[in-house]
Amino acid sequence: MRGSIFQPRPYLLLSHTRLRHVFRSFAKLNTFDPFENESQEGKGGKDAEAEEEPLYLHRSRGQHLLTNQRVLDAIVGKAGVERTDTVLEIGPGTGNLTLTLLHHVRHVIAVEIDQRMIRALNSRASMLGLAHQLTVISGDALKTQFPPFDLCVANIPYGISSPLIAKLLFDQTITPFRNATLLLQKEFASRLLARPGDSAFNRLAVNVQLVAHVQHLMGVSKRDFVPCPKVDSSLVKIVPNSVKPNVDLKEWWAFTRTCFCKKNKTLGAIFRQKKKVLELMKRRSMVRKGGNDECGFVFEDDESEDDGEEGEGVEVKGGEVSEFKEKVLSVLKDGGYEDKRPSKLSIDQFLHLLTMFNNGGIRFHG
Ligand SMILES: C[S@@+](CC[C@H](N)C(=O)[O-])C[C@H]1O[C@@H](n2cnc3c(N)ncnc32)[C@H](O)[C@@H]1O
Repeated sequence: MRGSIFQPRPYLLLSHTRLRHVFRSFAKLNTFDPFENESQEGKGGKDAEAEEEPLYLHRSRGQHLLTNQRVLDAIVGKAGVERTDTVLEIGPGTGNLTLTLLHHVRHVIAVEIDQRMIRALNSRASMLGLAHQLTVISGDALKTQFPPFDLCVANIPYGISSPLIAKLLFDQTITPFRNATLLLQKEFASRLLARPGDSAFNRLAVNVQLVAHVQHLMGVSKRDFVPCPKVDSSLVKIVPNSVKPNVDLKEWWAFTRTCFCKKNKTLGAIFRQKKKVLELMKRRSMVRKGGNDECGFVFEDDESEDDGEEGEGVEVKGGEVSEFKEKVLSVLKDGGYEDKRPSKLSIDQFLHLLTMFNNGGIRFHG
């Protein structure tokens, strides 16, 4: 099929011819041609079948293949891989990055959700004699238990960026690893890299930077992908801190969710809301009754603005509630945080404020 490789939503169509072109465009891998047999054997049998069977790429699964070999080499170079490394790759697709990695490391564990991609990947690895270095796990990376690995290097589906990073950094079942080099949507990467005071500084940045150092490695143009996405990308390296923060992560998680529910309001305005005061009071009585353990480590990378909520701006009256509200506000005043906006606080200031709340008997997670 010639002309546009795209079909209207929901499918993007990558023709067999185009796929062949994509595979052949790898300078380093140009000894490999998955369609070689086809040209040699003519159009009969299996190959003719393949010719008629285009590979549909699903936008909903973030199937944008990185096809610029210079960029693929740069990713592997900047990831700091060593010969003895086992690398975890999320979303290998047809294997463009995987094959580049396999030339430099001992082993790649690739987690892929799409069976058609797995077939293409396995076939390419076998044809290059690299299959013994590759383990493919079929499934959703968010639901898969990752085996131990040294590094994570991946051009991930952008739709799972937040939960995947949360999993890598906060899932206690993952064995410590050196770093994760991930290709991310440029705007998402900016939020991850934002510092206090930057307009993009939000809960995602606070939570990630509590436990890791994030570094920008390079920009990648949308033109380096097939099909071309609407957005440019950035390669970032996330290096987990060797020293774990001295904080209850579930408590921290719930606290930052509260602080960033209205990023541009002052903490005084946020904690004055009737809804927030009542929530914290409810939490206190649950803690007294033995607590509640539900807490999913899932990032909302933008604050969940809950404008128009019940009680906003309403002066809370009456005994216990107003007493509790005063207690909350006095913690903010004592720490000098009442007039501060969450987007301007450093991680240390958040940790300090949380300690002050907890010392005052105010908890955010049961
Ligand atoms: C952006 S493509 C990257 C392909 C390849 N790494 C490359 O650079 O050419 C993302 C890949 O992730 C896969 N994928 C999407 N959602 C996934 C999930 N939840 N778990 C594992 N793989 C997923 C898609 O099928 C696709 O192959």
